[in-house]
Amino acid sequence: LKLFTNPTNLPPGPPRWPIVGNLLQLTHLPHRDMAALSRKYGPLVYLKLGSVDAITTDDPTTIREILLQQDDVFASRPRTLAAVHLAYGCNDVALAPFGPNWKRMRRICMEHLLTSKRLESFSTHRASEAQHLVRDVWARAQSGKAVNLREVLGGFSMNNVTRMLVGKQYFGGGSAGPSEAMEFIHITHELFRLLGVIYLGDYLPFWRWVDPHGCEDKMRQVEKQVDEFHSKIIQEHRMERKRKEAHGEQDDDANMDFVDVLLSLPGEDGKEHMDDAEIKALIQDMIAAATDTSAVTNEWAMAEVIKHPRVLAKVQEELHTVVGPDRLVLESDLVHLNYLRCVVRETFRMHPAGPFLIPHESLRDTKIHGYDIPAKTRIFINTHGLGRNTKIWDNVDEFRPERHWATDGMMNNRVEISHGADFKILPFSAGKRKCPGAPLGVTLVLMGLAQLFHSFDWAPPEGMDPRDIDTNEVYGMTMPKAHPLMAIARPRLPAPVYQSK
Ligand code: HEM
Repeated sequence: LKLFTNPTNLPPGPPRWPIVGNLLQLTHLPHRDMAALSRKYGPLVYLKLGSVDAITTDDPTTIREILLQQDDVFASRPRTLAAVHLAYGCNDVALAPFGPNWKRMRRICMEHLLTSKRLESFSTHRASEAQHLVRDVWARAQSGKAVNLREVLGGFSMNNVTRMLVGKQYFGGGSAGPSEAMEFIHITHELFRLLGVIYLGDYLPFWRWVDPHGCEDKMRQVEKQVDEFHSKIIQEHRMERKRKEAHGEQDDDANMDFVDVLLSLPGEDGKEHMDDAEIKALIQDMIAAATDTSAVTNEWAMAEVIKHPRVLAKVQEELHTVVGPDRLVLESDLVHLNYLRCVVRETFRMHPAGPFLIPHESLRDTKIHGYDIPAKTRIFINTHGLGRNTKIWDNVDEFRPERHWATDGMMNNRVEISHGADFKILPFSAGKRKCPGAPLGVTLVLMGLAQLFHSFDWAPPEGMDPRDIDTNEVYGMTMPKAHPLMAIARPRLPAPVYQSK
């Protein structure tokens, strides 16, 4: 439905140049640039990015309008070049435009992969990864040198996710081996880097012809590597299924990883199996969506807590009461750790996993607050800006978990880690495109943190004041700390607890 061919009442925004529009006003931290524009022009800002219409907001009411009231208008995604090359031609879930393909893939996720029953079936794996995490840090702590927490937390997330997806562990004892792990890490990092780039070819058609940095070539190269990696995994799973069939072994539902599950499902239009490309797109999405988000969040939370010894002491006091010194943390403890849950909410406020939601795109012309929003407008929901919006938060640069204690996030005596009714934080988004992996994401984050704060005391590297831990970020699809977090760990539980089975 086309209401306006020539919208006259666009939302306010900064003056723009011919051809490039507002592109040159964005720096290497576009979420901060856009937040500054929101402060200047109000809750809804219009930008022209090359040939693309865009809006940005950091305001709860406007966000609710976009994600809930007008969910059916704004539930699509732009077809960026990175999405085309790195998400199997946008035939995945996360980067797919709104339509029957996205609906089908999302349904497969919800009904077969991310169900509570399926997640429950991996709880033993998660417990063993949690134990592996503690032992890993314990071993590293023996030297008294600072531990690289980015490495440790990255391994924890990656192992949890790949065990569930492809049945393998990539780091530690019985892992798949260093060369396969390195290959996997390398392509995942490269993929993330490319997905995060604001690629000018998406905004200026002529740029694609020139491509001075060879960005599209690089995307094609990574696309090929990713595809080969997934082909190998699917091939291994098929061979294992054949072997089982030959021996008359049944598929045991409780032991199936995600690739097994997808190989067992029928395809579209009565086909016996899903296409390989569909399976690869889904697996790739899960790896990308699950690994970095939880690892980045854990690193930020550790950085803020170690920076604030007062908070660390309170977290440990709670762990002492709920868990006690004689055992490691169990998943069943996590609902009782309300102060730690506040720490995670506060981490999401200050350092959301991604500085923006994945860009949404409008399907047709519409209006917000009386302003014209043309079809195919790209929506930048500024979650980083939302958490630091001075109209809704006091002392925005202060890390203070207590501010979440009595919020509307409190339900059944449990601090909820989600947006709540007031939309003042938005860790997992809302509406049709909200994160389908939120329960798993929350578990991975809480488990990693609870385990590390319970088992160890933490301090910055020798000679550094906690207050000097830096909290600069870099922009990307996710928003990691600029420098890996290094900290000294001192075991605080009786020695046998670290060795117990
Ligand atoms: C702390 C961990 C996580 C955080 C903070 C997080 C956050 C998000 C956010 C903000 C979005 C974008 C929503 C939008 O554009 O409106 C998203 C999408 C998505 N997430 Fe997560 N996520 C996490 C973990 C996971 C996990 C563990 C999985 C699956 C195993 C997952 C699967 C997805 C998928 C498939 C989408 C795309 C949904 C769609 O476009 O329909 N996420 N997530």
